[in-house]
Parts: sequence; structure tokens; C-alpha cells
Amino acid sequence: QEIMLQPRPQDMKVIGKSLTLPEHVQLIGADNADTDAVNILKDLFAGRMAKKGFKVIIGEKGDKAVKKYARLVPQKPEAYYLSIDDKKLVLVGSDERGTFYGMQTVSQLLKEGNLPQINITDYPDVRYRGVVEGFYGKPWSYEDRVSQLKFYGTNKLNTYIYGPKNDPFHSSPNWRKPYPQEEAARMAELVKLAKSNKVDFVWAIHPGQDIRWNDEDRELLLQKFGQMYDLGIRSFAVFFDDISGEGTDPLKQAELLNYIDNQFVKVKKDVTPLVMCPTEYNKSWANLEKGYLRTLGEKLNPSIQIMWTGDRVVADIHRDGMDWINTQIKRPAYIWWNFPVTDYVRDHLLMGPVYGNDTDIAQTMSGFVANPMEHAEASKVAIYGVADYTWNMEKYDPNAAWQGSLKAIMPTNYEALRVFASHNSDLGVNGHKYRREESVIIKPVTERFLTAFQSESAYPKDDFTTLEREFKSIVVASDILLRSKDNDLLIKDINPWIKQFGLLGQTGAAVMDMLRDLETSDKESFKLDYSLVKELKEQMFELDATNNINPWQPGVKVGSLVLVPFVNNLYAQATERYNKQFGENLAVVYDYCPHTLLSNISQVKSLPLQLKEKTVSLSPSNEVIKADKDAFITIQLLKATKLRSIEFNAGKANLLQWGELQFTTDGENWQALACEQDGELLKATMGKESVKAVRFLNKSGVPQEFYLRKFTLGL
Ligand SMILES: CCCC(=O)N[C@H]1/C(=N/OC(=O)Nc2ccccc2)O[C@H](CO)[C@@H](O)[C@@H]1O
Repeated sequence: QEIMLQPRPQDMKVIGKSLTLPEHVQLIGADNADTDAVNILKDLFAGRMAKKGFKVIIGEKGDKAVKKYARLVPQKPEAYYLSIDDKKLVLVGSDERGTFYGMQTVSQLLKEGNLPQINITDYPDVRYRGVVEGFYGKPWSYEDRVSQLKFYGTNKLNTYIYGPKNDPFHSSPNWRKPYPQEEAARMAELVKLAKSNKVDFVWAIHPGQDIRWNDEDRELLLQKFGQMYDLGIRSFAVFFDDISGEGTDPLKQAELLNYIDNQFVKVKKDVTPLVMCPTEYNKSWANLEKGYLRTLGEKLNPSIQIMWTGDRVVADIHRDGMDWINTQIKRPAYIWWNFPVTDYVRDHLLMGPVYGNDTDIAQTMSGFVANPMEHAEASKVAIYGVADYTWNMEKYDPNAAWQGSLKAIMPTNYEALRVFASHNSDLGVNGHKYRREESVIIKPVTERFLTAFQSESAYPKDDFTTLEREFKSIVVASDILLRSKDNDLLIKDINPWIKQFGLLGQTGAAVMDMLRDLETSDKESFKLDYSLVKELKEQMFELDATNNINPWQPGVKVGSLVLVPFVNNLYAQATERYNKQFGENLAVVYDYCPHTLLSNISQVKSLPLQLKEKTVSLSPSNEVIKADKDAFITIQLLKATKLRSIEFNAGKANLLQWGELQFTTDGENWQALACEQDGELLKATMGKESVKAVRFLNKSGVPQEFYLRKFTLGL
């Protein structure tokens, strides 16, 4: 069958039938070839080394041993030429990484236990490829990072940027301080592991929020870089994202970076080009009159890489957007792709395919790094796709890469993981309005089925069977994953979601049973299945309320785009059908949120409302909210209700000087709420009226900035 390699090689030709592994292998050139590559080679052919036998000729262009083949290697970084026939295996790298990557390919070819006869000429399309650990939330563990770096070596990714927002020594104010001994030692170990996997460990600093543009801070920054250099770091980045104030000045930023470039990078000689993250890092924030980007483009030394997230903070990358930014910054942008990061939708997992980026833009970018989830293992699905996409962009196939990633991270229980991942790929409603496909195969069946059921016409029997099988396969997949030994790190990390997924499968199956009971007019069974669904939904609610607790998007959501709405709607409508058919009055329960968010602040108006047992809340967001005068945020209830509590936290203690919490009983006339202030938290003292809506209003007559920490009504 066709040989599938990850990433897909640029050019591959099978030149004969596969051979059995040779008894004796004679290494030629091993003492000059890349050590890491030779180590893999010796593992692969362990026990077969001999003075005479099947020749394995290995080396980099310029090595004597491979002189004869040097012209066959592309003149590009990290390229290699691999040829296997019945007499010999030849592997030539354009550099050490090329040889190492060629050896990764040999390792994949030998997986089947035999030796294909093949010619491969290969090289990466994008220069810097990999991951930026740049999310808000719990940084990855040491164990996570070890597993990641090995994964990058196997998948030919050459860049890992260390920039976790919540690491105090990465960001303000402690970027000035050295790491404590223990942490420094762990970092040094990771750097060594990165090196042996041909990964640049890029240490990023995030000084912008409190940096002073003076010699003292400049020297402190160089000192910190020097300390990191002594730990083995040879690649550095400076992030100026998500800051306000003096630190956002492009001239000062450029001067500082050029100084670091001239006084540190150029002096050390073995340090890779500096990478910087601008304050205006996406097109929707670019202020062309101010000329921030143009200033950076003009002033920054040409070798300094400038990061870019695309047209918006979270966006897929397209040709026109690349042409636009490259013109502004006068160099190819270095893409920071904010996927599969979930620090703004923490209750969701993103395990679907990598898709949506143009495939004709490899030459327009100097780098492409993905910002992952705090769930390191689960992020490997997307990282695997990025490895394939950035190595051979034109030929990238999202679905093939997705299937390959699932097999790579769970070789035995691949099928169970595929079922799980296929229904856990969308983000749900979110402030960035970025969405993904989910439950793609079953989606049309659910729509067709629900339409048929609602219109009282007979639903297609095979659709019923398809749906019933899908829910059963979900229950089976969940049980298999919970016991799987394929990848303990993964199963441990996403355990709550796997359990929730199993409950969803059971709930769906029970709803299908309710429909069967209607068909057979079996009232008793219907009532039992109805109670079972009610119980299962309460278990899901309970699991959602007691796992993955965090102040932003708490809880455990699965199948939120298609399956959950489908099961909820069908459950409610089957109950309505039962009540009508048998003159009963079982409670008809939907789970959608009946309340409404209204706002004239663009960053806020598409945020989701979260309905819990006794509260309705606005989902908090990390970002600074820019509110013009008369800006408002309103939670409007389905019907006027006596409220238990009203809480509002905008991360500002002086809130009541410019803002006001108000309520209305009729949706027209607003009156101020008397509040007590506890730090930044506003608590309204409750009256006896029934409230139709509550709003926060900027009544200062001037724009204000604040954070959305909490806006919760107690029902
Ligand atoms: C070059 C990209 C910088 C970036 O994306 N920064 C953060 C980031 N920033 O996004 C914002 O919307 N930031 C922001 C918006 C308004 C005001 C201040 C910050 O979004 C990601 C997803 O949430 C986070 O993981 C990142 O750490």
C-alpha cells in the first residue's frame, strides 16, 4: 500500500519491492555525520553492525563519505537526500538537521519491519516551524515539555518558544530576576533535550508592561538573557503583546531590540535571529496613521523576526493578509497562530483537524508557530497537523494529517480517539468569534432527522439506526479511552471530558429509546427512559459544575456544536409528542440559555452567557475592554425575576466614579442600584422588585478601559 510519511516529503519515488532487513550492516561516514542521527541509526540496526554487509552511507554535504551524492541534496536548510536500494542506504543532509530529519524518515520507513527501495528528496517549506507556549493559564509541566520536544524531533518541527504568560520570570515585573536554582536546572535539562531533537528552544521575555526606557532596564534585560545563555539557551524572543502605556512605543521597542541584536546576538555568534512580538500583532489593531508597524519595519535590523497573528487575534492565515503585513514590516512575517489555544474557551477541547490556512503562502512567512492548549498531549493533534502543513504546504491534506495525528498519539485505541476527537473540535460561542467544524459526518443526519420528527412525518429508519449507532459508539469510545494504556498523560489530562462524553452518548441513546417507546406506544418504558435522560443530564450538569473550575470558562463541554443541541431538542420534542399522544404533562426541558446579552461594546457583544443552576453570568475575558462613552453591558432575563444577588467586577476600584449599575423592571425605565464595593467587586443591595434586566453603564461621558472579571445575577 502507499507509504505514508509524516510530514509528507517533497518528492518520493518507490524504485523496487521492499527488502527484508539486512542481517549485517556496514556503516560508512558515521564518525563525521550528525551524532543524533547516527544514534538513531545505531538503534534501528542494533545487533546488525558488521565490518561487511549492506552499506549505510551517511553524512552532511562536504563530508568525504557522501561526496558522490552531495549534488543530489537541495541547497536549502534542513534538506536531505535518501536513497535505499538492494545494495545500500544513502542519507545525505544539507546540514546536520537535514541528516537528522532524513533519519526520522528512515525510522518511519522501517516501522513495517522491512526496507522499501525508495528515493526521497526532501526539505521544509517554512524556515521556523513549531510551537509557542504562549497561552494564559497553567503552564505545561516539565513532563509535558519533555514529551513535546521529543514529538517535535519526530515530526521535524525545529522551534519551541517558551513564553507562558503566567510564568513570573518571563513577564513583568520579575523578568528582571534570575530563575531560582531548581527551575534554572530544569530549564537547562529541557534545552539539552531540545538540542538533541534539533529544536531551537527560544526563551521569550515579556517586559513591556513595566519596562523603563533607560540603561538600567536595558542592562537588566541583557543580564537576564546572559543568564539564560549560560543555561544553554541559544534563541531569544521579546514579546510586547497585551501591554499598555510607555512600553508600546515602537521607536523605543526598535532601539531596544537593535541594541540586543548588536550587543548580544551578533556578539555571541551562536545565537539564532531575534524574534519579537509587536504590540500591534494583528491587522484589526493596526493603526496606520500612528505608523507603529511601519516604524518597526523601517527601524528594526533586517534579521529580527516580527510575529503576526493574522487579520485578527485568532484568525486563519491568508495570502492577502500576508502580502499586507509583509509590505508594512518590510520582511516576511513570523506567524503566531492562535490555535489550538483555549485560554478563552477553557471548558472546550480543540482536537479537530488543522485547516483554513492558505496553502500557497509558504514563501511569504519566515516562521509559523502554533499557540496550543494548556492540555499539552491533546494539543499534539493540532501540532502534528502544523508540522505537516509547514513542511510541505502545497500538498497538505487536513484530514490525512488529522487521522495520522490520532494514530501517532494513541496507536492502539486510535478508533476510540477518532470518535472522541470528531465531536470535540469547536470552541462554542466566544469573544473572538472563531469557530471550527464539529461532528461533520453526523451533522446532516441530525438536521434531517429533527426536521422530519418536528413535522410529524415518519423519520427515515436508517437515520434512526445511524444515530443510535453513533451514540452507542460514543459510549464504547469513552469506556475504551478511560481504560486505555496508550497515552497515560493524555487520558489523565482530558479525563473529565472523556467521562462527560460517555454520559452524552448514554443520554443520546436513551433519547432514541424514548422515540422507540413512542413508536410502540409503550408509556411505561417512555417514562423510564424519560427519567433516565433526566438523571443523565443532571449527572452531566454536575460533572460540568465540579470539574475544570476556573474564573473564566469553568466546566466540561463536549459535542457542544451539534450533538448536545440535537439531544436537547429531541428530548424536549419527544416529551411534547408524548404529552400530546397520551394526554400527560411530563416537564418539557430545553437546555439553551433563555436570557439575552445586549451590549454596544464590540469586544463584549458576542460573549456567551453562562446559565448555571442558580446564576446567569457573562463569560469573563482576559482582554482589556475599551468602552466608549455611554457604553453598556446588559443581561436581560426571559421574564422579570426577583434576584438573589447582582455582582459586577471590572478590575477597577474607582469604577463608581465613571460607571453605574442599573436595573429595570419594564425594560424601559432604568434606576441606579445601590451598591457596596468590596475591593474591585460591586455588590448591589437587593430591593423587592422583580427585575427584567440589569446593566452596567459608562456614564462618565468619556471612553474608559476596564476588565470583565465578573457579571453575575443570582436567580
Ligand atoms: C502575537 C500574539 C500575542 C497573543 O496572542 N497574545 C495573547 C492573546 N491576546 O489576545 C487578546 O485579545 N489580547 C488583548 C486584547 C485586548 C486588549 C489587550 C489584550 O490571545 C491569545 C488567546 O487568548 C493568548 O493565548 C495570547 O497569550
